[in-house]
Amino acid sequence: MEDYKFLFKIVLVGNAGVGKTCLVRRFTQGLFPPGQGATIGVDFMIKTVEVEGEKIKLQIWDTAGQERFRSITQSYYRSAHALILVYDISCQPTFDCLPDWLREIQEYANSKVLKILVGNKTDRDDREIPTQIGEEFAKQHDMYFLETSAKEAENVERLFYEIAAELIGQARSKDGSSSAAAAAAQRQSEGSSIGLGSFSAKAAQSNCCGGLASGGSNSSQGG
Ligand SMILES: Nc1nc2c(ncn2[C@@H]2O[C@H](COP(=O)(O)OP(=O)(O)OP(=O)(O)O)[C@@H](O)[C@H]2O)c(=O)[nH]1
Repeated sequence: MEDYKFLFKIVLVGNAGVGKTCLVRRFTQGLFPPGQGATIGVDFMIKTVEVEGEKIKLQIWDTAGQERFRSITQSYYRSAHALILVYDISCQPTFDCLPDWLREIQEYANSKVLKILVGNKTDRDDREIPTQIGEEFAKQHDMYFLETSAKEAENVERLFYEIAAELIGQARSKDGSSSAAAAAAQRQSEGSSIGLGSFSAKAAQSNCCGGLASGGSNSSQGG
C-alpha cells in the first residue's frame, strides 16, 4: 500500500505552445520529449515527492491552451490547490494574454488557490519579456514567480517542490480545518507513483507565434 501524507492538485494553464506539457513531462519523467502535439482537453500525471520528511502526492493536471478546449479545462480549476500560469519568455502574445487567464482563474478557481506565474523557455536566446517585467506582473497579481526551461531542466524541480512545500505549510497552519482535512481525507492507495491519465491525447500542434519552437512534429502521444 502506498502511504502518503497529503495529496495536492496542481493545474497548469496558459496559451498553447508555452511548454506546459514539457514542464510536466520534465518533472514527472525527466524527459524533454520531441514533437509534442497540442494537448487535447486535459492530461494528468501523478508524482510522489518527499518534502520536509513527508510523502506528498502531486496530481498534476496539464490543460490544453487552445481556446476551443476552454470549457473543458475550466472545470478543472475549482479543485486545484495550486495553479501554474505559464507564458513563453520568447513570445510576447503569451504574456499579453495573462490578464485573460487571470480573469478565468478569478471566475473558476477557489479564491485561495496558490498562484504561480512561470516564464518558460529561458534557454532561448530570443527573449521578448525581461525577467523584471514578469516579476512585476506576478507581484501586482499576488502570484509567486519563477522562470524555467523545460528543455534544460532549469528550475522545474524547484517549481514543483516549492509548491509542495508552500501547500504543506498552508495545510499545517490550518490543521484540522478544510484544506488539511480534505487533503488527508484523500489519502488512499493507488497505483504506481508515476502514472499517465487516460482521457486525453496529444494531437497536431497549433503553436504560439505561428511556428513550432523546436521542430515539433505531429507525432501523436497515446494518452
Ligand atoms: N526552447 C524550448 N522549447 C520548449 C520548452 N518547453 C517547451 N518547448 C517547446 O514548445 C513547444 C510546445 O510545447 P508543449 O509543452 O506542447 O506546449 P503546451 O503549453 O503544452 O501546448 P498546448 O498543449 O497546446 O496547450 C514544443 O515544440 C516544445 O518542444 C523550453 O523550455 N525551451
